[in-house]
Amino acid sequence: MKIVLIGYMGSGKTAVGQQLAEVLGVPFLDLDTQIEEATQLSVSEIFEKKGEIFFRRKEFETLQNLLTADTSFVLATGGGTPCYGTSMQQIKEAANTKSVFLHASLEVLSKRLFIEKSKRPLIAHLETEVLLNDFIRKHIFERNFYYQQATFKVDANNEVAAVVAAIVIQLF
Ligand SMILES: Nc1ncnc2c1ncn2[C@@H]1O[C@H](COP(=O)(O)OP(=O)(O)OP(=O)(O)O)[C@@H](O)[C@H]1O
Ligand SMILES: O=C(O)C1=C[C@@H](O)[C@@H](O)[C@H](O)C1
Ligand SMILES: [Mg+2]
Repeated sequence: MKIVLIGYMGSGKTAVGQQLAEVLGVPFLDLDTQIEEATQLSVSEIFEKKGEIFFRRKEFETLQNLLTADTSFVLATGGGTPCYGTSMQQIKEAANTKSVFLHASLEVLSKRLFIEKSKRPLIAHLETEVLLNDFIRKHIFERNFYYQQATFKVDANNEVAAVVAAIVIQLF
């Protein structure tokens, strides 16, 4: 079984995915980390030196390779992964694969992301919490169309990632 976590930046895909994989005893994979390892660059460096389109291509290729591999895992995608090209369709059609949309409120996302926005090139330039909040609100509006196509949707507002992981486990 492949479990693919999708959702906005800061929804906890990486944090919850690690906990989930540990409890289920399957490998944890993070798409951003896989791309960083393959390119030997951080996500921020890829955006800066190679551009976003290069990153989106790598993201798509890496996702495809993982979805067609004959292994079980929990995969934390990047916040934009399902929102480009045919990626969401591929996640939906992949064999033995279920996707989970981690849904957190605008307030929770803004709070989590303001503290660590420097790691995320799409929001690193937003100086104030008000600007960040406004950006996230519009961005989520565009992206929800894709996130909503997940097999399951889970409330990811709880402040303890292990609690969210426990909610996800009940789905399987
Ligand atoms: N349920 C949670 N409770 C408290 N903090 C959380 C929770 N989930 C995630 N966090 C924290 O919020 C921050 C962002 O979480 P995380 O990196 O897991 O998000 P993400 O969905 O993987 O984002 P991205 O799409 O950018 O990779 C981290 O500091 C993480 O520890
Ligand atoms: O939401 C997004 O588009 C992104 C989220 C991160 O996980 C990284 O994949 C990158 O910073 C882009
Ligand atoms: Mg992540």
